[in-house]
Amino acid sequence: MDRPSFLIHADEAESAARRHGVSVVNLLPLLVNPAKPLARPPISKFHVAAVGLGSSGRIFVGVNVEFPGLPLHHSIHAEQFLVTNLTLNSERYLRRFSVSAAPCGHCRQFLQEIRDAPDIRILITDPNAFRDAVTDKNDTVAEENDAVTEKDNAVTEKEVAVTEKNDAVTDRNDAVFEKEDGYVRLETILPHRFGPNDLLERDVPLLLEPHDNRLTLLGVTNGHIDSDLKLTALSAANRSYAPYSRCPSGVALVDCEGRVYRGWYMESAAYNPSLGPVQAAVVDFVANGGGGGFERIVGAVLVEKKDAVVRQEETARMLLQVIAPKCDFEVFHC
Ligand SMILES: O=c1ccn([C@H]2C[C@H](O)[C@@H](CO)O2)c(=O)[nH]1
Ligand SMILES: [Zn+2]
Repeated sequence: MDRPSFLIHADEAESAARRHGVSVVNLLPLLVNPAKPLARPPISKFHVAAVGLGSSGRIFVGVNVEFPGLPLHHSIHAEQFLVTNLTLNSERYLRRFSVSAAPCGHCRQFLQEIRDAPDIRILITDPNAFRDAVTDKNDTVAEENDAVTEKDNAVTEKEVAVTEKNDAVTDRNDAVFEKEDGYVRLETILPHRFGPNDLLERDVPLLLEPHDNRLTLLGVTNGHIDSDLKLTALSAANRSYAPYSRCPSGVALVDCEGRVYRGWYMESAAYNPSLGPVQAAVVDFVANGGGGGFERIVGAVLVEKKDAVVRQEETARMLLQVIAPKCDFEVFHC
């Protein structure tokens, strides 16, 4: 299988699936390993790829990105990259995805911002992902077996009972993981969720739903024409998902060839898994740039609210200073 690009259109997805004699749903896990080299993990050397199917039939790829010189919590997880890739392409819903390693707690939490998150189907291609859970259960069964054997080896009726119990446990394993084409529901791997419903009214648009924050730049009413970068950052801020702090923000980047990238801040109900606007713009750079390192980023604009209670300016400046030391950074308020 060729290395996939970060976005596969619906008709291409259909024809690739046909070529491989599988459905599009079963194509996703086949794309995971070929996508892993797209990851940028210079610290861990651990490549993660997530390949998701949106409601439009398009396939999206996400990979992990690490930043040497910065604390680890600035890293972008493959699942967050995937969701960011969906938002950049105005995809309305993530139906399912296949991922190389078990999604961490942060990612399971971040995914809660998508409407009907418990129904998102996930397939983990790592063959060891469910080993612990199944091994634990098998151990319990083995212990039960031993106990029965010790008690009464001769009583056939009890052996039959144990066999029945084993069957019951096997059924229970399948039920617990609700396996369907190898996919499990997100709810299965994150029960008792904390999410948007705990903090927001039900009618608030969630992460993949359209947003217009109706922000305008302050102090630019004198008719002078704004730079493209500033306007790109403003329109990014207008798509930002910040229902918890109400402090949306957006970033635009430009590389040494004049290509422009954008990304916007996305919040999590649990706060910490939120993804900053520079990270989101870096996703655009990795997914849609011409390749090459972050030092190719030569200009950046952040747009955020003046006197916002959650401000990105200092973190964005610090991040850019480390990953792209030659980058000019400007902040505009709205
Ligand atoms: O859910 C997860 C867990 C880890 N990683 C990445 C983060 C880091 O780059 C590397 C090691 O944790 O794997 C992901 O992308 N997704
Ligand atoms: Zn994660």
